[in-house]
Amino acid sequence: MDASHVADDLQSVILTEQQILTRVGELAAELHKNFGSRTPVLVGVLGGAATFTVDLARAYPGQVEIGWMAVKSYSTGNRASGSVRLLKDLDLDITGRDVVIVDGVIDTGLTMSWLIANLAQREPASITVCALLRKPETAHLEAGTPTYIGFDVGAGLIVGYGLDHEGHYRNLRCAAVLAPEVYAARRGRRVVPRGRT
Ligand SMILES: O=P(O)(O)OC[C@H]1O[C@H](OP(=O)(O)OP(=O)(O)O)[C@H](O)[C@@H]1O
Ligand SMILES: Nc1nc2[nH]cnc2c(=O)[nH]1
Repeated sequence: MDASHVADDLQSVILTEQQILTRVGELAAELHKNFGSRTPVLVGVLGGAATFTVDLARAYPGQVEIGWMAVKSYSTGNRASGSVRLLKDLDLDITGRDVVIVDGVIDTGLTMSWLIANLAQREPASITVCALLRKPETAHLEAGTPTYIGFDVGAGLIVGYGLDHEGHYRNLRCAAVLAPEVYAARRGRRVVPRGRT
């Protein structure tokens, strides 16, 4: 879906579909260069990484397996004080496998840190992180884990290409910063985004 019918809800489009797909192709090639003939397991984090995971797998110039996890994070703005709950576990055995955790965005890093720790307990051969977007606060958070990042972005709430605001905008092909007045509705009042009835 293009963004024209929700244009009033968006402050700015930061990445076009073409920019995203070009970068996804580069990430797939970089990962393949790293894994060579081995077959990694892409673990997509639902629901924000659904689009990214599928596109990454389709761009990957070799064999991959795909699994899914869903988690709910309760972040209080920093990694130390939040918590994460598992909503849906992987249905693949990753013992001895090369695992790539694929997420749409790393913000506080709470979700990714929890996923790394959780999956490490299952004794994979390796864990790699691949996120399409990384927010400014988290530039240092994945130390020790090989990390592939699509784009470093600003602090605004980003929607589109799988990322949502209260369930909306996931099907936008671009990535955009949500307008502040729509974003403000996240805290407190339940407000229907403009242009929606
Ligand atoms: O680095 P963090 O601060 O932990 O935030 C990152 C998480 O936030 C988003 O998911 P969200 O909680 O919005 O749920 P969703 O996947 O259902 O969109 C995103 O897909 C990450 O999983
Ligand atoms: N949709 C969305 N979810 C997030 N979770 C943490 N940061 C973001 C963001 O920018 N957009």
